[in-house]
Amino acid sequence: MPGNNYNCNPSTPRSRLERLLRERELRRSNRFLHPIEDGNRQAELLGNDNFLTEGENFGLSSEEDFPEGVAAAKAFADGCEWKEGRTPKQRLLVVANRLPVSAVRKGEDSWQLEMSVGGLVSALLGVKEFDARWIGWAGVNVPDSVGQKALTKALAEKRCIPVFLDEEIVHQYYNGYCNNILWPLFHYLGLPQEDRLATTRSFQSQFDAYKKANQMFADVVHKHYLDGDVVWCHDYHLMFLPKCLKEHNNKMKVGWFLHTPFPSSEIHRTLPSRSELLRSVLAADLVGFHTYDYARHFVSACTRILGLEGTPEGVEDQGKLTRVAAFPIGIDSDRFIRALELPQVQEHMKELKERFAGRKVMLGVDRLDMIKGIPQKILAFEKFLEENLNWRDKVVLLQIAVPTRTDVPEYQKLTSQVHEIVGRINGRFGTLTAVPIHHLDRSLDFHALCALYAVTDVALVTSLRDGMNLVSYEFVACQASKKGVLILSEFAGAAQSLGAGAILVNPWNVTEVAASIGYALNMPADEREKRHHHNFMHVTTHTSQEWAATFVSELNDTIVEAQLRTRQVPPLLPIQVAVDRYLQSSNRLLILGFNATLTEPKDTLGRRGGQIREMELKLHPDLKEPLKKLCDDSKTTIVVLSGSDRSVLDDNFGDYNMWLAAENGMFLRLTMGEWMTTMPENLNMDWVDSVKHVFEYFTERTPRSHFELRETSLVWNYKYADIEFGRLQARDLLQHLWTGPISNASVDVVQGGRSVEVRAVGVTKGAAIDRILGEIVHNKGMKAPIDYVLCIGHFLPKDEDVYTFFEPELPSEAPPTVPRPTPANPAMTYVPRISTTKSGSRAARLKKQRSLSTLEKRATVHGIGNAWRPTLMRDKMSLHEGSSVLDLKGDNYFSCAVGRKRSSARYLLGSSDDVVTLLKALAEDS
Ligand SMILES: O=P(O)(O)OC[C@H]1O[C@H](O[C@H]2O[C@H](CO)[C@@H](O)[C@H](O)[C@H]2O)[C@H](O)[C@@H](O)[C@@H]1O
Ligand SMILES: O=c1ccn([C@@H]2O[C@H](COP(=O)(O)OP(=O)(O)O)[C@@H](O)[C@H]2O)c(=O)[nH]1
Repeated sequence: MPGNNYNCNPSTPRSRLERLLRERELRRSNRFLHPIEDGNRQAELLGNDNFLTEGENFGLSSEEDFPEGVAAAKAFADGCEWKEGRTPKQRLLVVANRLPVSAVRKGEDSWQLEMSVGGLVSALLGVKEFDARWIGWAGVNVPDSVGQKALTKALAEKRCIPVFLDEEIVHQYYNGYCNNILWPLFHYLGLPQEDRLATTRSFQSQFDAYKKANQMFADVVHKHYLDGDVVWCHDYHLMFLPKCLKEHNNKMKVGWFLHTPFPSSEIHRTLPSRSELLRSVLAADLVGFHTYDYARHFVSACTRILGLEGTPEGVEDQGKLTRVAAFPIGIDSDRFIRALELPQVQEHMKELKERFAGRKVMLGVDRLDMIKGIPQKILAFEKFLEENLNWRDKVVLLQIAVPTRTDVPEYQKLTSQVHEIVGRINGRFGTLTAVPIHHLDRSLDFHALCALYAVTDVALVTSLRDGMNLVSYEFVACQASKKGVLILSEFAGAAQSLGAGAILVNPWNVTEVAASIGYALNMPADEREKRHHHNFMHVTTHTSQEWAATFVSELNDTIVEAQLRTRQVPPLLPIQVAVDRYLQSSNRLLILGFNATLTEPKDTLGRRGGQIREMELKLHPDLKEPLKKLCDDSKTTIVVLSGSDRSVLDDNFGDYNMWLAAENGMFLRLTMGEWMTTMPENLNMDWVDSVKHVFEYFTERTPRSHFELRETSLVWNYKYADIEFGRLQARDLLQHLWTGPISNASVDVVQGGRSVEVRAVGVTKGAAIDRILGEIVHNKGMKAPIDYVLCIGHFLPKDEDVYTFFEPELPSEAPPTVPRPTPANPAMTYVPRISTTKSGSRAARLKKQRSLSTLEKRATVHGIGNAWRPTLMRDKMSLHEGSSVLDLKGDNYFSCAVGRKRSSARYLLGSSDDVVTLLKALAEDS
């Protein structure tokens, strides 16, 4: 793939892990050989930002230059930016709601840029290994084109590209859907409830604005995207973006990372647009979260709400895998450690030490957000002062509360609430000269913040929920000499990485937090050192650079992996070729599965169809006519081969002139005749009763599961049960079976996606087809060999032997030439999957061996009850002895798996709707 840094090296190691390890080694040695020059740092924006350094290779110094930059990059053709003596830099488009700078208008065409505050910005500023551009909103409404042009130019110098959102969109999308709906919900604060009706009414318009805004971000990405770029979408503001991007260009490498928690699926399922959002995110190639818990919740939501398959690697939908993993963010720790040496920071520290001499300093740094638990923190501090008189004039709490999302009413309320509490406590415990709480309603610059972190004795992070919380990391990075204590909420993502060194607290438990404050202030030096050391090691090794590099590297690898998987996937059935060959043949055999092949797709039934309608298998209404026509064609023989029992097939197909093969082919009847059995005579079914008891036991204990008792098998199905519980129960059930009822029985256990089936050994569709074929040939008194076979089904892997049954009839020549696939006609894909060289000719020899006499010897077909009749096939055959029953001319065999991605069939079809298209075409053209 052009422009893929990862693919620039032709020798791709075999396994995913090997590839990722090699990538990691390369990154490390590269960093060792080419550390970021100090010179670069001089050019940092606002004194601390390398990410925003002016573009080196593309001369990105103004908006006008940008198109030429794009052209120059295109000339590289592969999208990798090379620097002499260095490995190529991956081009990266970072797309986040907020740009790292916010714009303030100073005149008609002049702008001032200020650093944005927030963890996302802080972390991404530390990312230096990429040739990156940042696409986002500058936090300001710019209605006029003069202003837009000037701002675009100013931002281009910082490698930023603006998305212009008007006031109404910002109101509905940012203040409304993002910060009033998704933000509280993802932090377990629920959906807004104050005015339920108003909320419900405005919900739809806010969601529409959300989608519209995401599309606007996508449009800007499309404008600046070059082949091979990695597009990295960030956060809950842009959950719709992966879908918009992929719909425009399916080849785009798209990653999505969530900076907030992803809540339990039980919380997510309350969101009216829950499914749409999940599906949009799943369009990405890689989805990342801060912690394994958030990733697990996301996968759970996809399985429980969307009914998709969750695997250890991610979420699978029709064979398409979206990789899901945890990538805990970090900070640029060096930047903080180095800053402490700067004279201005030293100066700040000196001032602070003097100002608070004789008192221990406690620190809180948060955006003024309800998730940060600021009122709870202050109340805990009050309790501590209440209970510890001796500390009252010896400790001070400095609380930096950065105003945020000030247009959202909830945030306005919080501001007054915090002011009220702080005022009350200072009134209660303050003196004429000192107050216990210093509360600041504004942000600090980087140097002031570093100084504050360095002089602090105890940092207090009491988030009620927090994606990660970088303040805790920054505090640790600045504590090399003081070795202060971190009190950290167990509900912050950071608790999973800094939990060993911090004092973990439940922020809702004011008593516990107050006690922890006492413990921290009195902690002996050696314990403080040990705790600090642990956290310092973590913070300095798990940096934001490492975080971004790992994510991008995994994203690149996900693409490689997807390409490898695609190669193993059979091509789509070339319908026209299958129809043409059908028309050219004179003795055709059509073997059709029933469930999910000839039934209506589940989606069509919709939610209202429900379990009851789905469980009752019904022939797809659109198939009735074509099927009738095909059955009445004397050159065509149709067999419906199903796992269902006889009554189900009787009900659905009794009126057609065809063969019915029930219970995986163990029972057979021509619709004009009676049921007979093809079961091997010595089939042992003694195990049935004991297995039945186990199945009954688990059915009773697994709501919405059911089991079917057939004559040759038992199936326990948990398709409609809670998927995770169903899986656990299935594991338990299997254990019971293996150690008990079937430990010595000759049975096969067949595990489906959401079912467990126990069958007598040898019961498979492939084993049955041999006997069925014998009976058909005999019954029809066939004179000419079968010269066309179409075998279609949504079969379990165990039953896929029916596809391979016909495979000895391999083509001895090259497969037919079929038009190459085009975007307009992807269904015309034809990839020869069968070798036509040596094995082909061997197969051709084998073909001779599948003669009638072989079939006759195998076939033992007997009727049921009174109709039992042993058949001596040899006597009844009308074909010449030894001549072949099958003469598929190499290419007249079409095996096709429906609704599966991996199969031993030659081809695939998406769903039973495609089967309708195919059978209609066969019926109409014949
Ligand atoms: O852009 P704003 O609406 O002003 O909000 C600022 C940011 O807040 C959130 O930050 C999160 O990201 C941090 C880094 O991953 C993480 O440590 C923290 O726990 C999160 O709350 C938000 O997710 C960002 O999008 C905002 O930019
Ligand atoms: O006055 C301030 C207060 C905070 N921050 C930064 O804001 C970020 C807050 O990130 P965190 O992950 O803790 O929470 P978020 O605000 O993203 O939810 C940190 O990098 C702080 O350094 C800042 O630059 N100036």
